[in-house]
Amino acid sequence: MNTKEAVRRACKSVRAALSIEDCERWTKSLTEQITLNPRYQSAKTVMAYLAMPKEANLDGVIRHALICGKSVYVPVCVDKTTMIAVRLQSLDAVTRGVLGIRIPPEPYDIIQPDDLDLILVPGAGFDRYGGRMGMGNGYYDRFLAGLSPSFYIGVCWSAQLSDTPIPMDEHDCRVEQIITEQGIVHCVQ
Ligand SMILES: Nc1nc2c(c(=O)[nH]1)N(C=O)[C@@H](CNc1ccc(C(=O)N[C@@H](CCC(=O)O)C(=O)O)cc1)CN2
Ligand SMILES: Nc1ncnc2c1ncn2[C@@H]1O[C@H](COP(=O)(O)OP(=O)(O)OP(=O)(O)O)[C@@H](O)[C@H]1O
Repeated sequence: MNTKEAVRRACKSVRAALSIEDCERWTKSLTEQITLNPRYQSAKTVMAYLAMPKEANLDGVIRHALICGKSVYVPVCVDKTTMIAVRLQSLDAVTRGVLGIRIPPEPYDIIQPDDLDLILVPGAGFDRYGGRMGMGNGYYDRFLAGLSPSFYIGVCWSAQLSDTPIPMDEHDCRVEQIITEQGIVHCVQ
């Protein structure tokens, strides 16, 4: 196994070891941290994601955004490499995608990446230098390619933030900021 895959495994096991109770508690603080963030507040179109178990959960943020009248988009993987952003009208009207991740029902209302005001990017782990470890298909790296980093923010639990640099390839997108349940982290460039 190469280094990147070993680090990905380690990140995934850190997440798997988190308790459901902690994740539920942290979700409340994470929701507060994001909804109070000026970049979130000024965004009219927001791309979030529908969290997997124990992943930093954005359901509260999505509910808040929908109530505020923002347009909310979430990822849908259409093949092994391509991910699109699809409008989500309600958290109650979702179905399950191939990996068991919640997705909006069809027909899809799709937005292009550069029409989004803010993209909240999930990660199995992040480092303090903006390095991101994803789930391994390169979906977000392809989706974010060409966008200015000022349009996206990493999201994870503080337990998933590491001081040790995550191995990064040339195509891997770095984030400038990461939001955790403890607040915003301005990455060291
Ligand atoms: N909530 C959420 N949605 C997301 C992502 C994410 O990280 N979080 N993605 C971020 O890219 C995309 C989905 N990418 C994923 C890639 C692999 C696996 C996964 O669980 N793979 C299995 C093995 C594959 C399988 O079961 O067929 C594994 O790792 O064990 C999950 C999501 C789009 N949607
Ligand atoms: N912009 C890109 N163009 C072409 N191939 C890419 C691009 N980004 C990633 N890939 C390819 O996708 C595969 C997975 O990349 P990587 O390990 O960086 O995924 P990841 O960022 O962890 O996953 P994800 O973004 O899905 O959460 C690699 O084979 C990589 O070469």
